[in-house]
Amino acid sequence: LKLEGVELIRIRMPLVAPFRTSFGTETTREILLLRAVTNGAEGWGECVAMNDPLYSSEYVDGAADVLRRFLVPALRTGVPATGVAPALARFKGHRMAKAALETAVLDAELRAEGRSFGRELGAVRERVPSGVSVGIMSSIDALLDAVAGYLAEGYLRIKLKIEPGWDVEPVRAVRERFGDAVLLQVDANTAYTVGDARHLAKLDPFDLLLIEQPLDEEDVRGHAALARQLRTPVCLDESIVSARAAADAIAFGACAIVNIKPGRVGGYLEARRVHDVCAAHGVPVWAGGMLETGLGRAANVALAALPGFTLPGDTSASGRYYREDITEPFVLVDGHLAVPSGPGLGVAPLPDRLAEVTVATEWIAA
Ligand SMILES: O=C(O)CCC(=O)N[C@@H](C(=O)O)c1ccccc1
Repeated sequence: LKLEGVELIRIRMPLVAPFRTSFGTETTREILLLRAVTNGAEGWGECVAMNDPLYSSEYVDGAADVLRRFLVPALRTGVPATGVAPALARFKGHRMAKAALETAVLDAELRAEGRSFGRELGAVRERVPSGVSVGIMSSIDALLDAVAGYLAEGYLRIKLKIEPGWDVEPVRAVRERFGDAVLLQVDANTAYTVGDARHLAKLDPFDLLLIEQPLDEEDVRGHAALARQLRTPVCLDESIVSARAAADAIAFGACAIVNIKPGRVGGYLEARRVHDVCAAHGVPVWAGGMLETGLGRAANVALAALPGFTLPGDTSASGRYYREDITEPFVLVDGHLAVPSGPGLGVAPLPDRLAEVTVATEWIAA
């Protein structure tokens, strides 16, 4: 396929409710979409970088700049989707920007060939169990109301954002109110230090599935030390930036479970390699989320259908974050989302809806 160019589409999507994590509160998501135009078909990619470099070093304006000046021009010669990462390797970092570009080229290729993302990645299921991520709330009562609502919607796993001062109490309250059968895990987004080990061990009696990324993303040794002091399995998110990083973290005993986010590791092809490395070591994985629209959500659901994804992921319904998605919405059915079966991502933006939320577009000729 010959890449003619990429359209950068900046959209603004208000969240149905503020989403608070240990690194900040989001009320509106500014998202960079990529529409790759090739001689065969067009393909879509969604960059998961946030507005501000708070989750990782990437941010929306930076992603747009590196795509405009370096990444899209690097594909001028025309490469297959499997050739995108090698063609971009000389540029350091910017994994989320690279992931969006590779996804758009892969989507175009698959649509032209009439093959689905799930089939390309090696999906073995037609629907995936959905968990939900619950932000830090203003009170325990507000938290319990939110969790009650999600359980009523059918979510099969609850993930609570935690931070110092909001950890043991919320977990205890959810266990007391909803019982021990609810699949429950916590996500600290790097908010603790290895000196907090004794405090975090207070979570052990609550039979959590895992504690996600308690320490700094670069503190592999600290996570290994912490894992030896906790009964709750340690799961890594921010630390796992590639298949190699996954192999190293597992070898050092820094994690027993891995959250796979394609944007964080540079794309869905690298995400499959992370899956394969974890599967080779018997390490369960689950699909993380970055508040994606239906475009990124479609790709994540396809990835979550691979055999090693044995834990419910943050693959929530569209309505968890957006009143109205830019694609046909993903809707929970018996706690599951259906894996799209159409060519490529299997979904595409609804033109009128996309126009409503678009704040800027820019054409970059390859
Ligand atoms: O369900 C989702 O899409 C979001 C899941 C979630 O909690 N994402 C968190 C995370 O740290 O994993 C996040 C939110 C916003 C920005 C970055 C990360």
